[in-house]
Amino acid sequence: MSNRSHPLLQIRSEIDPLKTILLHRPSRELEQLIPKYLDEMLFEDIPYLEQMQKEHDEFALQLTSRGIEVLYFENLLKETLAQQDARVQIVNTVIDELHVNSASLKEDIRQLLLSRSSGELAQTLLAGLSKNEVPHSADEKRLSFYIKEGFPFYLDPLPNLYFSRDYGTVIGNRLSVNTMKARARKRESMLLEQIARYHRRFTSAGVDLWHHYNEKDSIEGGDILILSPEVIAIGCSARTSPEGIEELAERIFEKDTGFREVLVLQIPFARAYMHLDTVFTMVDRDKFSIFPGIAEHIKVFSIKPGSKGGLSIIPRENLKKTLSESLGLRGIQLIETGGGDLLTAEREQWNDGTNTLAISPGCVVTYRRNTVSNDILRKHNIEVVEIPGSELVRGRGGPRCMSMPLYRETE
Ligand SMILES: NC(=O)NCCC[C@H](N)C(=O)O
Repeated sequence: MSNRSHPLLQIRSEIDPLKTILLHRPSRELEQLIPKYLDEMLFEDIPYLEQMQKEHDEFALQLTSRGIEVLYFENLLKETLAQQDARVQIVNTVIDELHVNSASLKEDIRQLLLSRSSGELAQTLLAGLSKNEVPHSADEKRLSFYIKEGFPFYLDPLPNLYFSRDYGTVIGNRLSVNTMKARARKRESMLLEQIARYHRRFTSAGVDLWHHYNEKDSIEGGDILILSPEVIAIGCSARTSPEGIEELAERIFEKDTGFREVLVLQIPFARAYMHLDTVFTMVDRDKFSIFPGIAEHIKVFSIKPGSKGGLSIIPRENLKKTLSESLGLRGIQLIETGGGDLLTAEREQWNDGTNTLAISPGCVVTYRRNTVSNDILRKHNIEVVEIPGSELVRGRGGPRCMSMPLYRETE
């Protein structure tokens, strides 16, 4: 346990000094990727795990060496599973949500999971359970013993778990456990919700939730940017639905949290820009990095509390002007990644050149490989902390995607 003297959760901006962050160090779940199922698993390629872990450790080191406390998802899960009530609840939920009908098979899997130690069970819940691992009795073999051609897992692996940005978002002092769009990522938020419900670090801080993992309309954290203590931007994207945004906005406005406006930035629904933070991130009080190929395609809407208790939604014309007005700034700078050359910009955007993680105003973490975009940021007086990303990038996410800030200091 740390000597924290502040509450566990507090995020009122994208850029305030970062104090505590949740990461997941890529692990065995990446070794369950096979070419046939890459699309379903939301990957284009299979990373080299050992190298990926080195890169991730470098990322974590850049944070810890600046005094930022790093919590690891797998440790929190393991500690949660050490509590008997949590363990039974988590295994029951996993079994209820299995894509398996047979009651006897479900029971076999339940018993197998419950027989594992907390550490092994945590690994299984992340790396998945392959059909080969479920024992067959000598005289009653299942068909999966003979037929190996189909999907190899009863419990899918979670190779996207290292993108901790997406399954949870701290807004003010509460946590939104996000409803993921794709089946491949749904268990990520279920597990986060169980950690928030049972882990002493969360229970002792009395953490409340804005949103639960299994709601109807999808919303993912890569689309949520807390621009200021009053304004939140939410991307409407291939992953985040208009209904999910409205629902969250209503809940936020209902509480007296200081947030008074949600700016909706609708981006084209495409793989290369699956979330708003793949094309637009905040790097300083009045500066944003943006992928130039997208600026003219973004549609902007302002949502405020309506006079009769609902929402007032107003289409806005111009991103830059809307941002300055909403943030109460004279002007803002949109820094185009790729340095004005669209080919470079597209290549670097694909490698997450626009996906910056701010650790304090004007200081961001980025991948070293995006040399042109990093230089442009520096030319705009942004301090750039570079990390390697040859393997990490293969899951299509950068430093912001790989991190869930839990606490930022406010001035
Ligand atoms: N915020 C982000 O853009 N996260 C990256 C998520 C990448 C992951 N392979 C996915 O498709 O969900």
